[in-house]
Amino acid sequence: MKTKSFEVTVAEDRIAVITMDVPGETMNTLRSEFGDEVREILDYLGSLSDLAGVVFTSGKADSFIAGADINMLAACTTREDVYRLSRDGHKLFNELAGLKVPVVAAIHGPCLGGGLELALACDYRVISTSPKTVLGLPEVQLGILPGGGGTQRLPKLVGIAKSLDMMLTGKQLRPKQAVKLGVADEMVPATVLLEVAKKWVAKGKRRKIQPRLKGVEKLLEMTPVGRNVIYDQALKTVMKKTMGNYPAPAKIIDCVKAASGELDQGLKLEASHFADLVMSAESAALRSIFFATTEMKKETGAGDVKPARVHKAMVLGGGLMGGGIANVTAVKAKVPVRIKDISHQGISAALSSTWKQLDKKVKRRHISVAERDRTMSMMTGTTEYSGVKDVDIVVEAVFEDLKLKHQMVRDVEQYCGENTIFASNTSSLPIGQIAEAASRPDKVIGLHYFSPVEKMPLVEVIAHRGTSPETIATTVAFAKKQGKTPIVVQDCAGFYVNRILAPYMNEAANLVLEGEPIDKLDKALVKFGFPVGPVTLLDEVGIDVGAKISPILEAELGARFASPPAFAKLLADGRKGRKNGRGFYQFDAKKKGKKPVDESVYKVLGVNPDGRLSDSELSERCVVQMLNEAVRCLDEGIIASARDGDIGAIFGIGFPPFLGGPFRYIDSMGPARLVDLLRGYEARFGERFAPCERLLAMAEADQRFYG
Ligand SMILES: C[C@H](O)CC(=O)SCCNC(=O)CCNC(=O)[C@H](O)C(C)(C)COP(=O)(O)OP(=O)(O)OC[C@H]1O[C@@H](n2cnc3c(N)ncnc32)[C@H](O)[C@@H]1OP(=O)(O)O
Repeated sequence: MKTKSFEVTVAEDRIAVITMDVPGETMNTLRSEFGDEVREILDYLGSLSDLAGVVFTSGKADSFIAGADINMLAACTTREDVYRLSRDGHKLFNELAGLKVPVVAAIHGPCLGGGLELALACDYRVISTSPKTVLGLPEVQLGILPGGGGTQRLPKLVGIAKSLDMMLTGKQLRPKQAVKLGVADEMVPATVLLEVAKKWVAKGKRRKIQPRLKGVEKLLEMTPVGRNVIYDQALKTVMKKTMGNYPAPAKIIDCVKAASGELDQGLKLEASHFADLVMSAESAALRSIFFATTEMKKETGAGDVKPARVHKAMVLGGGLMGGGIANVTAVKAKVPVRIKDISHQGISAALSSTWKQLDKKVKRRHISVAERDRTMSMMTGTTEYSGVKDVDIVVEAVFEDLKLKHQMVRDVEQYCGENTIFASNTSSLPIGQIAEAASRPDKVIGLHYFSPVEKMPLVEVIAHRGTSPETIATTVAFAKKQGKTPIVVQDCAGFYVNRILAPYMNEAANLVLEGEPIDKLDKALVKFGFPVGPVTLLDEVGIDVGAKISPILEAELGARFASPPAFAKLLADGRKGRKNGRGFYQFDAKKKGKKPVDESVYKVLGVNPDGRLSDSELSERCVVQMLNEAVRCLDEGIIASARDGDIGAIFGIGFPPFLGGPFRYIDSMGPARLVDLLRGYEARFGERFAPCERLLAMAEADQRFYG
């Protein structure tokens, strides 16, 4: 039989194979409208008296089911709608689980969220060994919880601790991990997946579901006291991590607690918490990030222009940034990369950092020795421009020195091909100025990475006036292959991310100079939702780096970027931050845990830390500066859209994701409220808080950035 999205075939072995293939969609997702179709299928299966078993699989080439349709969840307008949706899903999955014959899920490709919950309702799960196959419950990343029975069925299958780990992190398991954890029963090559799944039917209905627990885990999970220890610890950890800004983790723990009781009671609780979370502002913000990044995956950065393929790349400079860029080029993009540095030491440092990273993966059995060696063979070094005639893109990551960059532009034009792109990783020099040395300025572009390159998801792609659309499209595509989310920004001092960061950091410095304790200030911003506080960030980035960028921004953008007179004093005292072990905090490698503030810094700055401001006042003063500057960037066309501005701030700075980015945050508070706050501070502290024109106009017209 066949419905719109499913086909059921029953061969001689009397095993019904249900194939899901939602027409017109790249990936299968679960929608409420399939309820009738599944009902029809279940009735049909019930009518087959000699049925031996059921295998559930996907008709898509490389994916199983990517979860419930997130658009469908976003379209729900009432809590009751969401609750009903979840309960309808429970009913269907219960019926699947309750079939008298064995039901096996045959999984190849992503099996996430509701997709895994469906698979958990089956008796067995057979998965393909393909690297495309991943299993997980990523709902927490959308600010929700598994609402299709996952919070109840997973703990029964693999135990409490492992379930909490999966659901609280949203991590995706590779095939080996899934089998090891007991989420899947067997992994086999995709070519024999169906055949092996049918063999599992012969094992008969699964009688007893019991997690494979060992040692301490077993001791803890088998008693109510032990279980409470796990729940308390999990709650403590998530509260510390989320600062209470995300409601989903605590509700996940609550549901898992209920999993040791009667199934339907637990499912009802799950549906209730699921409904609350889907309707929450935090989830709406996190869903917007999913929609934005999905949209951005398809964009070229230059309209219909097709990117050229990058077969080989070169990185100039084997330092921390250059080494990181070479790493993601070989490891993620799988593009051969030549590292050019003035010294052999620079090259070997870059190579050995990737070697260490890959070797760790080998030891953890995440990759094979052959894979490590294959990747390493893609990275080569040189101190001369040798073997670079055929590179398609060069990324320079050398000192912020215009003369040096000009020399490199000329060298690349001399030694590389006619079409080689010159991408600069500068964070402060205008790309237009770098391009002045080029005879082919259309091939010059900015490609600004964030440190550490291997981890930070954002890159800014900066086109100067003469950059060609082909260069933009090729650079954007290259960055995506490196696993990055690129935003295309205009050529202006600080581009977007550093430009909105600077006034925020300056305000933090002002607060310290007013006598606010450094650790209190940092904690206030972490409580607000940033991953680290501004002073810690400055220690990490380097006080010397801040001191170098600051005057450039002030010269280009005006007096509001003037940094407080602290940098000179700090540098004169030999404080550069982590890089030389002297900054605002103590960097004693022997000390574990939290770094204490280096109290002597207050004396250097000439302040007495006796601050009286509340946490919310501290965070507000810094954040409103960032919001105001972000609006200016949109107004000046530095970013193309509020969406790019939100993604740039979240992925580049760690702006709190649950607020959806600066623009969504302004929308939620209303531009008029932000104007009031800025006006209040302007009256007390002067011009630097003056709200920008666009904000004033929006407040006047009561407009929002998003419809
Ligand atoms: C009741 C349940 O507990 C609740 C849930 O299940 S909530 C959903 C949980 N699932 C998720 O969060 C997974 C979300 N999806 C992803 O992470 C990624 O899409 C993926 C890892 C599956 C694949 O990534 P990738 O190969 O880069 O493909 P990607 O471009 O993202 O997606 C392909 C298409 O599938 C769509 N898609 C993927 N998952 C989707 C979902 N859960 N809902 C709606 N659309 C989805 C994308 O929008 C995109 O559509 P398009 O082709 O029209 O643009």
